[in-house]
Amino acid sequence: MLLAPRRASRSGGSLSDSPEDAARPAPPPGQGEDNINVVVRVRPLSNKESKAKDNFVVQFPGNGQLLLEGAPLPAGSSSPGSGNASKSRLFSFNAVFEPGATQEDVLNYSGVRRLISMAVEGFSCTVFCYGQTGSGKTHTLTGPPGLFDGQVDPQSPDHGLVCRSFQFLFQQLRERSDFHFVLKASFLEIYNEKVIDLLNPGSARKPLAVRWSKKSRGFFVENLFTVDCEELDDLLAVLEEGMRNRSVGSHGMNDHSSRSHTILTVHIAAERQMSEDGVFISRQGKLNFVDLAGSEMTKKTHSEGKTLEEANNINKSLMVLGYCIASLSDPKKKGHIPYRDSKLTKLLADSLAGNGVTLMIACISPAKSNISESLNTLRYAARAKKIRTKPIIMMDPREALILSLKREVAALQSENDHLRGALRLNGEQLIGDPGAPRAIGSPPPAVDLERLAELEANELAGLVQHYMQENEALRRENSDLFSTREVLMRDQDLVCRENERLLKKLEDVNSVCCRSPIIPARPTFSGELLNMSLAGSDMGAGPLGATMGHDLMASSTNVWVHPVNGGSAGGVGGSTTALTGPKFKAEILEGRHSAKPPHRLPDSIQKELDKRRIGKSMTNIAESYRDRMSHQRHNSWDSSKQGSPGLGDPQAAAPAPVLPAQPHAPQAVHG
Ligand SMILES: Nc1ncnc2c1ncn2[C@@H]1O[C@H](COP(=O)(O)OP(=O)(O)OP(=O)(O)O)[C@@H](O)[C@H]1O
Repeated sequence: MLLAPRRASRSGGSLSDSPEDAARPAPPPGQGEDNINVVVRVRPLSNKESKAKDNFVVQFPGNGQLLLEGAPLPAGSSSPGSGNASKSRLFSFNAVFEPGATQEDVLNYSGVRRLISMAVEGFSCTVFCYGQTGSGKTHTLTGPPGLFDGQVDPQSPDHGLVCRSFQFLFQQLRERSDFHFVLKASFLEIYNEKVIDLLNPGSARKPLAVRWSKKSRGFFVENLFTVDCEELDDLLAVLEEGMRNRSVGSHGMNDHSSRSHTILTVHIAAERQMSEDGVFISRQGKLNFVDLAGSEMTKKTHSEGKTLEEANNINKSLMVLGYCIASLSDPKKKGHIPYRDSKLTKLLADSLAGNGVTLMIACISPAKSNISESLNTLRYAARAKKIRTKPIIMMDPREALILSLKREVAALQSENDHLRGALRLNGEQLIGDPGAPRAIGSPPPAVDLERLAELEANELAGLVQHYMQENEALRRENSDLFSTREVLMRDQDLVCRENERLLKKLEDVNSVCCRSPIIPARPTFSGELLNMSLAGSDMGAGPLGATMGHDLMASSTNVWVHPVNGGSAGGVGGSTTALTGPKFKAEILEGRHSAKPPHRLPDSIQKELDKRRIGKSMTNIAESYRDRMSHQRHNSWDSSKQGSPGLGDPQAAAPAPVLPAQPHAPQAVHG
């Protein structure tokens, strides 16, 4: 049975475990630290190694582990007489790529896709390949030798991580249509400690200066050529041009050996309008691809002359890089990091320990003949894995503030939602929706006090905030109610004054009646009777009226007769027409009624009548007046109500409802 070759094993590190994970969102800026991610790629045995029947000394236990068999022990650690002491060494990384891994596997499982996503978000991201000469660094990053000679096929399966990353980058940019992106690219090499612009080398290959920027607090290459890249082809053209111009040489271990370190940088400026009022947010992401020249054992490479000089410079700068990595990875060594000792470390400083996100791809040969170099590379890689960086998004401080405030608002909103959900018990809403306008008169939101103890501190804080908001709303309601009450009190005052005026008038009329010798005492009715008798003719016309009239007159307690002049109603059982009609008037004039002695009611009834006369008539007059005022006020509040009864309207004289005890709804007040 044929088993599919295992090509990559991954640990549960911070790198992606699947292509989908690679595109997961970047962490928020300024939050937490990130270790340098380290993966190892083991190339196949070269033709030369196979011919020499070199042993394959690497094993792949899986889960991101790599076992180096027969690794030599450090000098002095072997016991005397034990010969060439060696032991197997186990290393653990974020991912390990076996010789069968394809270029696409490296893109999918190294975590580079996540890095690209983060660069789009505004982070400074770096991928660098490290390893001895001939271990496959250039192959991993750009592809095999000769790929960029002549016509380049972008779809070639030989393309390395850079070309594939460019394609993935444009895929990401297309998906982020909410941003406007501007891409620029530069490509440089550090050859013999000189920085050369690979896009604009010139015939003299004049070196460029590396300077410190106070603004960005980092090193930069002065006058480095940057190319605007609107399309994928533009980026590929940059890659091709740089690859053609880089320094390549030949030595005993690699016919196409890179004689310099190269750094290809894609600057990703993203701009987005955050709100209608023209607030723009821009971010400056960066993606660096660093192909380090390989460390060389000059004895093995047989370097001499120019190649030897190159090898010395390469080894020297790699040694400084090694010191920096060792210092950064050791938490006890918090002192000086020798970045300034080489151009390479100056330009990689930010990627190694600054605010960037870094992926190191350590490349090794599986051959026993290279075991010492492989061990060195793996030790370097293991050390680098301990380095922690603090990734932050590069943006204008004001823009960063706006963004962080917006994030805060979004977080508070989601916290509010969560809180509302948490306070729902058995489907019953315990607190009101703070966003919804509170109806006046609705009961205050109830909170289960027992559940308060179970709430988290942030939930409690949210609850307090909620009640502060509600307090504010209640205060507003309160002030509305107070102003409504003031209006009502003013109205009541007016009504009372009018009442007093009318009562005084009534008393005046009464006293005139009492004094007049020619006007007989006019019976005064209670308010109820007065109203009924005013409508008496109508009531009497119908069966109901007749009945009521009869009943009323049958009850003499409803009639007050002036005690001085006496009543001429004809006693109990007299008709209403006899009391109020023209016939009654004529009888008076004729002296028939006045001649009769006044009918005296029993004292108790008389007292009751007196009370009712004073109390009831006053109340009814006041009420009917209040009613009119109420109509007037109502009309002035709600002018939209057409046809409401005015003062001249017959209905206005009908018994009016007492002024409402409840305050008027504020809508009417504000309306
Ligand atoms: N994974 C691989 N699969 C197939 N061939 C590989 C692989 N890795 C490297 N090679 C081949 O091995 C040779 C040396 O690789 P490469 O030039 O990439 O090494 P290098 O580490 O960049 O060396 P140097 O430091 O000298 O530049 C090349 O011919 C390359 O195609």
